[in-house]
Amino acid sequence: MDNIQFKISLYRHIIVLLLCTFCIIPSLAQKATFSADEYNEALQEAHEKLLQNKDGANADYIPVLAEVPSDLFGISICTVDGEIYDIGDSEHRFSIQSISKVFTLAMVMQRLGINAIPDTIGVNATGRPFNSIVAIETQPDRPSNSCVNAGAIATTSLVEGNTYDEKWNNIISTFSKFAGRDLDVDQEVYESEAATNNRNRAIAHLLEAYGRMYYDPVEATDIYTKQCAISVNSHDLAVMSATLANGGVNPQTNEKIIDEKYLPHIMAVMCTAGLYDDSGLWLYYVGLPGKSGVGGGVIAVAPGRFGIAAFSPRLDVAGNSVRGVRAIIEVSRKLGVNLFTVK
Ligand SMILES: NC(=O)CC[C@H](N)C(=O)O
Repeated sequence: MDNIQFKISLYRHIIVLLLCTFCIIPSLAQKATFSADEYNEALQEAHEKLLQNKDGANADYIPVLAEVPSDLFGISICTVDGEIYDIGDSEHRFSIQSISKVFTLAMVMQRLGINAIPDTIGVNATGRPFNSIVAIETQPDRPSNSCVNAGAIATTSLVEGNTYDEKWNNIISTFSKFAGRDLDVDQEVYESEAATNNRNRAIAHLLEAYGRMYYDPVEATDIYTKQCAISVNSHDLAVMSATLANGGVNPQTNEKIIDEKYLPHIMAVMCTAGLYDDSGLWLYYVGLPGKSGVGGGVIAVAPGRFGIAAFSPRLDVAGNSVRGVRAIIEVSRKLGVNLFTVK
């Protein structure tokens, strides 16, 4: 091969390599990032499509939740680069409720390690409503999963701290780091639930009887109730879930809150019971780890891409926000971020 031929062949190889790197291989894989227009369009379409949806009803077993205006509807996305996209009532504050369960799980996993969670709480799906007592009676690991009440109260009982105040201060300060601002409690929601939470107290006592409660059951239930009453908006929740999507580093403050190695395990627990007895249905349509709360919030994590949160108070029979779930289905479909997509 003379010098000219060698050079031509070399250039050909370089061109093929460049095409593969920048055109062919990326087009085969899912897109890692989206433009501002793509995010805004996905949010607008979902919001518009669901605005007229009036299905479901506010939670009323916590009396003040029944009084939240049912028509509120907001959606927010926070990318792993810290960009925020909001639509609708994204500034309206509501109680975090069960979405808090993900973040206390993160705290306890950080404290005790990956293997302690199956041993002390459990990671299996319950296939039962979030406040099921039958699940405790029938499942060998009792609390079963941090995403349902029994597992969540057990998880809160394992938060670092020797006293009520130490545990609570740890929770509120870590949640604030996840959100990137100082969060506080909606006192009215807390008092309303604390006055009516006999069922959760019963769950905590039952777990104690099975040796699966790791702190005083009455105090653990009260701390759990307070953590559920932390006041957030969809914007905050998008940042909190983006922190999970970003490997434990808040993409707005750049603060590292949890080690990256724990994220796959937290997300696995979210997949198994994040939407309670409808977790299978959720995963079937969304293909992302998610978590809902009876305050009307829902989050989903698109690992390495973004966190999304939707809020609307009307719930379906499983206790999941009707518009919130559907909005996330729409956005995740439009952007094509289902984790089970082959290419
Ligand atoms: N699913 C939920 O959001 C339930 C949380 C609520 N605080 C309860 O324990 O009943």
